[in-house]
Amino acid sequence: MKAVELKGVSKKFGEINALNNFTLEIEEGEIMGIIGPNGAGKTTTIRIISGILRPDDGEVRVYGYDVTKNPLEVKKLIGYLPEEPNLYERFTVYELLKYFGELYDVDKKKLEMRIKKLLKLVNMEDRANHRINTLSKGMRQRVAVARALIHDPKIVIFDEPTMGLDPGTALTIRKFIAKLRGKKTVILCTHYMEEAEMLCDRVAILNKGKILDIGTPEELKSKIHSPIVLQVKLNDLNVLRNLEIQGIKKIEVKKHHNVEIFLEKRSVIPKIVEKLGKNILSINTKETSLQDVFIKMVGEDEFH
Ligand SMILES: Nc1ncnc2c1ncn2[C@@H]1O[C@H](COP(=O)(O)OP(=O)(O)OP(=O)(O)O)[C@@H](O)[C@H]1O
Repeated sequence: MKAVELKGVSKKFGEINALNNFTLEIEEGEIMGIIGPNGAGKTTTIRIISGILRPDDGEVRVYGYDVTKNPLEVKKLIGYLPEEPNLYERFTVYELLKYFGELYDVDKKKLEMRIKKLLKLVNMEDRANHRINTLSKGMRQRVAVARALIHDPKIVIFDEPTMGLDPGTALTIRKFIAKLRGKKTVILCTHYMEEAEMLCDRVAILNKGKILDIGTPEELKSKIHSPIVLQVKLNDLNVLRNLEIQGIKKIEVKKHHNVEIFLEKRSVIPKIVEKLGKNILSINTKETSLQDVFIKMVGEDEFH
């Protein structure tokens, strides 16, 4: 059985087609990334999956349950971390988790254990009795992650989980998501391409309410033909003057003695290395990233 199935789903807001005959299947245990520019329909998709929004058309199933017909069953199966979690400011961290646990009918004895375990997982044990309004943004986010998991859902949805967090906290959250692989089905909406590449088994690229492409990061990257670029850091840039080798398309000098050499084929690399010799401080090829795929498929958003 699929964890999530959307078939021919459409959603309009007035004249705006937020989702347009949208179809997506998510397998149990996979981390599915959803990427796309602002307004592509990512949040609309996850709100529809979690039953917060009703589609105008189409079918949405979560572990076989029709979301519109069995909203309560579906709510039990899903933990949702919204883009801007709204936490009850005057509650303590413990009170908040207890409140949501009770709301989801978590067994009383299990709930205490679960709160303890989650606080440990998100590294907030020492803040259990602190009020939400005294916490920093990163700490709130960690509490929101714990809240999303309080009822031990099969599916966890993260909408921009690391937005605005310092690099250390962002890494903690990413490592946490990585640990869910295989144990939970995860849907991750993100604007950070490295995050999607690092965490997701598959990625769907969304634009204007439609999926442009879907696949593993490797599959998506292999479809675009990026130039072969050799990145070299040189001791002395003068050595470039006698670098006349067939197969070099162009050379771009960047900051701090870094140089990018665009190649027709990889087989010229040894010749270049031989010519540059002891001047090479570091060398590597520039590999295609998910960001390249995104820009190629969706384009840059230019200011006019
Ligand atoms: N409640 C609403 N009322 C009216 N229009 C809406 C509503 N929610 C979303 N939209 C519109 O639907 C489209 C898709 O929005 P959505 O929030 O799903 O995009 P997104 O991909 O999550 O964008 P972002 O990356 O900016 O968060 C946008 O054009 C948005 O303005």
